[in-house]
Amino acid sequence: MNQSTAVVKLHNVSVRRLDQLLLDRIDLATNLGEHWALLGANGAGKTTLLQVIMGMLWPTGGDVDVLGHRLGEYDVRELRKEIGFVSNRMDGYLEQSVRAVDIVAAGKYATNGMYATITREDEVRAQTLLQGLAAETIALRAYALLSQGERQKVLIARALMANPKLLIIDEPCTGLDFPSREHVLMALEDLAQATTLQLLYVTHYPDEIFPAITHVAILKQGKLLAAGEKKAVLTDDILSDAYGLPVQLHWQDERPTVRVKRTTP
Ligand SMILES: Nc1ncnc2c1ncn2[C@@H]1O[C@H](COP(=O)(O)OP(=O)(O)OP(=O)(O)O)[C@@H](O)[C@H]1O
Repeated sequence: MNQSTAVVKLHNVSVRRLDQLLLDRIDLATNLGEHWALLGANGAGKTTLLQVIMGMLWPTGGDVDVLGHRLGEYDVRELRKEIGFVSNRMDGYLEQSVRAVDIVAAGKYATNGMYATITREDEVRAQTLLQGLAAETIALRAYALLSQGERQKVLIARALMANPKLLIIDEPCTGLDFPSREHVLMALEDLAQATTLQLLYVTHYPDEIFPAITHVAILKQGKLLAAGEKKAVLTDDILSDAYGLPVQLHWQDERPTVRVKRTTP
């Protein structure tokens, strides 16, 4: 990385598809030492923004700098080695019969099916990463037999195996029951507290914003509605605007809960 502490820097970034602006002149800067959440309703543009940051989608306008590299002037394959990405969509690409620890260890090589090159050292590190996420007991179980919450932890550990500088976690709690969700969020909280890499946590739900998240960006219909320190951004007014209904926010132990505001007749 350059001298600058910027991790992601977007300047006037737009993505147009036919007559629709999927992203509309986004300016956003995240810095080392911060952990971010990206919030927005369905269709707000979150996935599109992630694709731009990972160099998978070329913006139709603006400049993108990630980890000190200007997109367009740097080999995207090299950049991808510095970014960990966790998404449910990866599930289908993984060898389901393989042990969890081997799925994690293979993250070092970013391979899906070839495990022959895994060393004893890789396996030990994979075990340690699972342990860091309170998931060491599942290490020897086949991936196919794991619950959704356990799979999320395996995917997170797998992404960490390559020592990324930025870890993007895309809606990890979708489909999880309440205890599984809380286990995943606690594991991420511990990871965020213990690491120097930057987390970018993507979700529809403000309630998932765990305490270690310091900053929040909110998208609405392709526009950046707000971005900055979480308590400045997560307000009743901004969230009501983002989701198109009146909501009320409560903070407890650095974690927000959101309720719809009902007006009494
Ligand atoms: N390749 C494409 N061509 C045209 N429109 C697209 C394309 N990809 C996405 N869109 C549209 O862009 C908008 C933003 O989509 P995007 O997937 O980025 O939103 P999102 O915030 O991730 O939504 P969700 O939370 O539902 O996953 C949506 O209206 C979507 O239909």
